[in-house]
Amino acid sequence: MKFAVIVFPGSNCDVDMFHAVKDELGEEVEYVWHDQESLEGFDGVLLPGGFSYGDYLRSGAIARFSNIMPEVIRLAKEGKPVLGVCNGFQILLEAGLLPGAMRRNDSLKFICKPINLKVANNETIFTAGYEQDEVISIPVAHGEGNYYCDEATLQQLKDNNQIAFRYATENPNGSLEDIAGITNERGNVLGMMPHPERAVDSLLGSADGLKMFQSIVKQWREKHVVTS
Ligand SMILES: NC(=O)CC[C@H](N)C(=O)O
Repeated sequence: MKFAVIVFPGSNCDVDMFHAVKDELGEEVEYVWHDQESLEGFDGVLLPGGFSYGDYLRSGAIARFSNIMPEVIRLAKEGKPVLGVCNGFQILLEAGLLPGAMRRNDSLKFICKPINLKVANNETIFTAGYEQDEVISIPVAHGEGNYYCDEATLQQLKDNNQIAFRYATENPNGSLEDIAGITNERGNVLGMMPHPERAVDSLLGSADGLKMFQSIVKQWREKHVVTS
């Protein structure tokens, strides 16, 4: 399976994302600069964390106009896995691939620490490797992670089982109903504030994030059975 890590001016988790896929997961991965216009040949897209365009206006608000974004949207519409982490999640919201918006943390402070998450839906291509309601440890690092949506959208998220992760023991940013990650209705686009790519080896304090990448690959292989 071949992944693209999209790199924007100001991305700073692209190298960790690349390392997670190449060295820990053992799959193919390439960096794709935001200015490129094609994602031909890629099976999945990873939007890493960071401060694209310095978080000017709102985080993700400028990155979503990048040349590569129509291709990210095309792959998402084709049903390919698209994972946005932190700033990647913010970009997916700004691009309209996921509903809702991100506000500044209620503390108005940047928060960086390991956090407990509850797997709220293990029936997605990203979370199938976890138990339902399993509590996992993944670090957060953000200033704008306070997820918000209106009541009708929240109801839709619940009705369609689109809430993938909730903060388990503490809500670090004030997000609505402890939401830490959501999928689109089809389930192939996931945005999450915590960083699974920073939790891929016990040396890093947790390997709980690796299961997410392994789940994506497992589901993909099941769909693309090699016959020769
Ligand atoms: N680690 C990140 O991706 C940071 C996200 C974003 N720039 C924020 O502070 O909210």
